[in-house]
Amino acid sequence: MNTPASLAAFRRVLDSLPAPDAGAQAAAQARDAVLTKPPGALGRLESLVLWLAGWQGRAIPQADRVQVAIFAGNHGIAARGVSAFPPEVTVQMVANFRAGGAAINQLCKAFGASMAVHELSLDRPTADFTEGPAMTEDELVEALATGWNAVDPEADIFIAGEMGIANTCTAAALAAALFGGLGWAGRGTGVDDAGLSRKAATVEAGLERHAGHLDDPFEVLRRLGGREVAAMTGAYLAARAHRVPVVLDGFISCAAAAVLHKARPGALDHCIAGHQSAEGAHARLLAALDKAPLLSLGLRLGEASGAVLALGVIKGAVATHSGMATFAEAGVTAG
Ligand SMILES: Cc1cc2ncn([C@H]3O[C@H](COP(=O)(O)O)[C@@H](O)[C@H]3O)c2cc1C
Ligand SMILES: O=C(O)c1cccnc1
Repeated sequence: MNTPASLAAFRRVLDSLPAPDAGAQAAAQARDAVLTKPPGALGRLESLVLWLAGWQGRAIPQADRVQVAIFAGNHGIAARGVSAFPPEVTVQMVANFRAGGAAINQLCKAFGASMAVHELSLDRPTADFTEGPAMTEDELVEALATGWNAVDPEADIFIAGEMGIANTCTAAALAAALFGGLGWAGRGTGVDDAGLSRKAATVEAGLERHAGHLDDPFEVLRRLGGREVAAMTGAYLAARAHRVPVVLDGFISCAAAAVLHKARPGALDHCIAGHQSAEGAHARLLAALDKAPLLSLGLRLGEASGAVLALGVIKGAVATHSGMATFAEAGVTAG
């Protein structure tokens, strides 16, 4: 499918989302039933295999070609003191990703994933959303398209990560606008109590500033989001269009995905939650998306780190399903 060229075209993708391949899923289930183990003994690994089989359209799914795309963007609200780190860290970390020195470089190496970095106009932060919309419609479409184009339709699994100082505040504003309620702001990189109050006040001010314009999820993304966040939204939509299964990462990744969930229930059926991060409201956001995390390791990093760690579990699921003998092959008496 060609890259959607307008916001209307991105919206139209949601009108014809592909479903998983029921035949492949049934074949995977039939194989699982005759493998040398008590039925259900591999627990959640078994449903992981069925999920992968359906989206990949393979009775025996694979987890060899795993694609990690890291999106980086800067945020106008960073000037409001909502992060423990200054905004120049975003571009510095992009250099670190390219030099191979970040946590995510080591995790991609350890779990055999490819990794690419996409920086989105780092010298041009979004507008401060307490003063006006974070992005114009053109800027939003450009960011969505960057994410869309980053996805390899042939990948076995796609994972998006992000780098953008202040983006836990952006994600909190998105979650608050999409799901309502208070308390979405958390400590991010480790802000103190005063910083946390500034974050909560920034989210409140954003909601107030854009009140009356927050019914449409893509408009929420334009007004309160960020370029790297919108790129993740675009990437998750492209993955669905190409039927590539996705592992979600932390709070920011889930906020980006939530835009699609609100725009079209079921739009995230191709996604699983890699982990629950230590960001205070991530558990609540996962519950709103009806996703159960695979891991909960107290991570508060982003960069796709939790999703890539979850690959260990997913690769285990694929290895058992593809490699185990059946009762007949092994001469083991079935129950
Ligand atoms: C050195 C460094 C590396 C990072 N890698 C990811 N993040 C994470 O922290 C940021 C979000 O937290 P906040 O909203 O508090 O700024 C994002 O860039 C996220 O990817 C990092 C943050 C820092 C400082
Ligand atoms: O949940 C996350 O992904 C997260 C939490 C804190 C800082 N950066 C990312």
